[in-house]
Amino acid sequence: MLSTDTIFAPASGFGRAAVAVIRISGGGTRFALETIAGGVPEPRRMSLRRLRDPETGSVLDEALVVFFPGPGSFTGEDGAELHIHGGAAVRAGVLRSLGRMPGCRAAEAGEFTRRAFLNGRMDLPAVEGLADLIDAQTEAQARQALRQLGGELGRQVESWREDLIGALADLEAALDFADEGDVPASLEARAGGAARRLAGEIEAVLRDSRRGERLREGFVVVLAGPPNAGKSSLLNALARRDAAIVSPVPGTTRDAIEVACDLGGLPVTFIDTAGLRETEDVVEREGIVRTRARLDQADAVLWLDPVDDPCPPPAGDPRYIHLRTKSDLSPAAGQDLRLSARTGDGIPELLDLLSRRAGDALGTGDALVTRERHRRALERCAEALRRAVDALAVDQGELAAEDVRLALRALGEITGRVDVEAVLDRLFAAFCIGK
Ligand SMILES: Nc1nc2c(ncn2[C@@H]2O[C@H](COP(=O)(O)OP(=O)(O)OP(=O)(O)O)[C@@H](O)[C@H]2O)c(=O)[nH]1
Ligand SMILES: [K+]
Ligand SMILES: [Mg+2]
Repeated sequence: MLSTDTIFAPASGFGRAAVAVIRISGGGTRFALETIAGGVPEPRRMSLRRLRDPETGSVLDEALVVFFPGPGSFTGEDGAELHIHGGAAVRAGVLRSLGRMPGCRAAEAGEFTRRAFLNGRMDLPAVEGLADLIDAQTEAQARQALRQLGGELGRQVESWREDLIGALADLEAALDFADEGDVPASLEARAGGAARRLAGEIEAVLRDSRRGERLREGFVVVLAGPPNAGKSSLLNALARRDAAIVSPVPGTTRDAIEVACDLGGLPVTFIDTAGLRETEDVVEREGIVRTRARLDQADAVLWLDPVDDPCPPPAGDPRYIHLRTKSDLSPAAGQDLRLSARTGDGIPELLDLLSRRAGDALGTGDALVTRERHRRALERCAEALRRAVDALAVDQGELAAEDVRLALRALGEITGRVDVEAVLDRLFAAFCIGK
């Protein structure tokens, strides 16, 4: 399963840059350094080296070279980084020279991290945390990813696993000594107590309103209302650029237009939509169908209607926030939230309100469960533990032991101890090359 090739890849993205980092990992790392950099530098220290094309001997670059001996390296194998000049020609020359070495090839997406996992350097939640960290667009997302990369979920799951292994040992001992009076009863009672306590702890963790998953996905705010309410104007004011066409013609917006923002460290996506009205225009009608689809996915809906032309929102949906637009047209202050895209009046208050709503929904990066995968496994674990408790209540020790085994298996899936091939392929395919 673990390829023995030595792999290399640019780790610093593509395009013109001052410095590019090329990463190498595998048993041939020392040979590669001897061949291209004239020797293996002192471990974990940057050394200035002249890189040469091994075939022609011509100088490729002056580079900073670092050698990371295994097994204490990121991948667990010997590895190296070449910090070269970031021009396309230099990079291509170094990559070409590495590619010509025997047993050396370009890495696949996520292959360095995959090796780290397979060599036991990271558990699966840490790998997922690393993927999330690379994708993180806001501070709270990065904080959550770092906690997971640091092993928060992995440690919790391991501690539950240890407790469960103890409970399983108790149950098995009780079955072995079934005819020795009080001993089995007290062992079963101890196992049952542990199963009940763990089920309770896991259920408490699951009662988090999916904050961790939602922080990864972002908070979705849909701008909706009648035509010409000023939805696109507000979107542009929030985005601070001309993201959507504004015009006095009702029915201007047809496609939903998305703008991703960072609201106080939280990822918020604003979606401008086609104004809602009865219309014979087929294109506008399709736009309205799309508006309705977006409304279904929204975490919050800004329902906009102008101060001088009211059109109230549908009642009874807590996601809706009613905003009166074009407040510059009529000075009378009512009870509604008012704003003007033209003067900026009311927009700071709106952003405050949305920050609070997003913060309540997404948390600030403190959730333990960050993926549906974790949630399903924990649900299965808690269900199996509840069944085990019920089985013990009617003296079915064998059944209880089987359910505890299932619960253990569910926990093992989270950390990557069991059944992970399918997860790995999906996860690493989403990584970038060089990670
Ligand atoms: N006075 C004033 N006019 C505004 C304000 N916001 C928008 N308008 C005007 O209202 C008209 C419609 O604005 P849009 O932003 O296109 O409205 P919309 O809701 O996106 O319209 P549709 O996409 O057609 O549904 C334009 O002429 C804007 O200049 C505002 O705050 N004050
Ligand atoms: K319009
Ligand atoms: Mg519009």
